[in-house]
Amino acid sequence: MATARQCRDPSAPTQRAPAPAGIPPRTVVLVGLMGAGKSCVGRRMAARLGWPFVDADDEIVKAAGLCVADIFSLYGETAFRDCERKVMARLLDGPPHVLAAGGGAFMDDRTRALIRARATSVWLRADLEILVARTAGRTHRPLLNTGDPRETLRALMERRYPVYALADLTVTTGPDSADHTANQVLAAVASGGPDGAGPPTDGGQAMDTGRDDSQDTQTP
Ligand SMILES: Nc1ncnc2c1ncn2[C@@H]1O[C@H](COP(=O)(O)OP(=O)(O)O)[C@@H](O)[C@H]1O
Ligand SMILES: O=C(O)C1=C[C@@H](OP(=O)(O)O)[C@@H](O)[C@H](O)C1
Ligand SMILES: [Mg+2]
Repeated sequence: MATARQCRDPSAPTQRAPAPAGIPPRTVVLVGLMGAGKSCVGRRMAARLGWPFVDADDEIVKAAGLCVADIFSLYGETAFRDCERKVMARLLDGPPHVLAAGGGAFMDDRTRALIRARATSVWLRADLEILVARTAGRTHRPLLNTGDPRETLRALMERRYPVYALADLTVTTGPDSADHTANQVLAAVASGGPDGAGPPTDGGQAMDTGRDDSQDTQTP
């Protein structure tokens, strides 16, 4: 049976310091584009918290008995999103864990509503160069297997970033290590945002962005 591609970074998490105090016992869902590091960073966060780590794509693959690319090619993206929604609903019903969503999950209105109701969502934001570099040479993401991956990612950024910005928290990931990003996300979750005001209920708070947050267009 086909299995999902695992995070290929061979290095185990190196930050063994205790996780910051104040992490609420609530599932943390990482959202963001392909290559942002949701799977790798999520695994490291879970290790630090001593919580389970779940990769939604892996669960979809288990449920379907097919790899993601085969689900897309045999049944289409709509069928994949339906499966993804059901799998996310099941996972979000479970005890607190770190959950790496697939890049499109938060774009689905019903999946996004579930995430916002049952978890703390964190957008791992990355620029185009980082995303291109981290997805290059990989074939398990069907959306990047046709056309120019850079152009596909650029178009997805335009369409998706205004929606990802609805996550409770935003952490920008650059050339730093995955361990560093994991620490940043944990600190953001512990403080509830840059001012420690607790996760917002309407829109998100940016953490460590250093960039222009304004996105005024939203394409479904
Ligand atoms: N600082 C970093 N943070 C996260 N991932 C990184 C980092 N540096 C390199 N990577 C690599 O980027 C690739 C994509 O990461 P992945 O977690 O699969 O992204 P996503 O799940 O968001 O699509 C992986 O091969 C990972 O090892
Ligand atoms: O952005 C997307 O629509 C997708 C992202 C992938 O997950 P990653 O973001 O973990 O690569 C995977 O769910 C599928 O290929 C579709
Ligand atoms: Mg992933």
